[in-house]
Amino acid sequence: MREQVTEARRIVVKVGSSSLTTADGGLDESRVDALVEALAATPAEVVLVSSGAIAAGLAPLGLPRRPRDLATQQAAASVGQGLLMRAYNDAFARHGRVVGQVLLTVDDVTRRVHYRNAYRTLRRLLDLKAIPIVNENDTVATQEIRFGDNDRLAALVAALVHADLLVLLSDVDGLYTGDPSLPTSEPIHDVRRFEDLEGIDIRRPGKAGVGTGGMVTKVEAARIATTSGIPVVLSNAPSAGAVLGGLEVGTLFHRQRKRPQARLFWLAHATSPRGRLHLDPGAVRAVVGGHASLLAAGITAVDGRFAAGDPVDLVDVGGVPVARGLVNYDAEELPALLGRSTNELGPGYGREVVHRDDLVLL
Ligand SMILES: Nc1ncnc2c1ncn2[C@@H]1O[C@H](COP(=O)(O)OP(=O)(O)O)[C@@H](O)[C@H]1O
Ligand SMILES: N[C@@H](CCC(=O)OP(=O)(O)O)C(=O)O
Repeated sequence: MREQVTEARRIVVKVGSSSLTTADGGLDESRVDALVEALAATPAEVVLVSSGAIAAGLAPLGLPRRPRDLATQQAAASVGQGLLMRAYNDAFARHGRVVGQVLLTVDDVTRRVHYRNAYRTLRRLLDLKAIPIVNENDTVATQEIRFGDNDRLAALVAALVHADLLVLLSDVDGLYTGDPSLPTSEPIHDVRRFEDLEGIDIRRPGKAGVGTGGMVTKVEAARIATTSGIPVVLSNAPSAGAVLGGLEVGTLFHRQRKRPQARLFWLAHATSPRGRLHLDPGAVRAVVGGHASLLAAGITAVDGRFAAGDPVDLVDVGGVPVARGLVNYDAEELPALLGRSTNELGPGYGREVVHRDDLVLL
């Protein structure tokens, strides 16, 4: 059993186009149903990042294969995204679950102001027990500002929502030492250090499939997530139930020790705080000495007007800033929570006020 999986409370699952569509370009509803069954069975909160809009739009538009030009890809995505959501909506409804569509651009997960909006919507959907279904906003993205692949988008979404695990589901049952169709290629069960992958062939497949990034973007996504402290499992879509059940299938990328320094540097130096949280001495010790997340129980007062995702200063009893962090609540929400333990607060308020990964000591 993998404790990285069985102990995860929030999981981002990314599924590729090739796992959802038929070879001739159409949505394969039986594969959607099988995936949804596995996702609905997990007790963790799930954010689904789903590709497949372009692929699902091909058959209805009479397009024989994935178009090369951006405008036709966008037209296909526009048709396919609705079909994809309909399929997910119907499949999750059979398990009594509600879904919400979240279309993101690169800016939404990298720029501060947008990042905050995306975070807030995703968080609220999860609080309301809905399943957010994320895709790139293909119809408005231009070549320059496009991710083009959902693997890295999924890794950034995992960091955005502080997921405990990222699961990448593809048409291959894990990472191999080379092209998986060659008999000489061997499966890799664990990746502890990315340096160990130096001799591995992760080039894009030559076949004209519906997927985009191949293994290159998956390994890159695994690097982004694991260096943000989030372990990653890569496996094939039919194994989703086994992966989420904690079975040792596919490839596990272990979390890396390195901290996301660039982001914290930005937080400490390039932001101005929108408010102040006054900490009691115990909370100062926990945050500064113990590198713990800040909980509502340790806050005595709040100043300023800020929204969830904004930078705030954490100050000690003398009003001296000891740390800066990104707050998880709006200013108006906090007064009712102060000094109360996580257990008392009940569902929807179990989150840290500032997560340890979003804190930098001053
Ligand atoms: N070293 C490797 N290990 C595993 N798969 C690889 C490797 N190198 C290339 N691939 C290819 O990457 C493909 C998955 O990428 P892609 O088609 O983009 O999937 P998806 O649509 O799920 O995002 C696999 O089908 C496999 O052929
Ligand atoms: N946003 C595109 C997906 C692009 C993409 O990353 O595809 P894939 O390599 O199959 O995960 C779509 O929905 O078609």
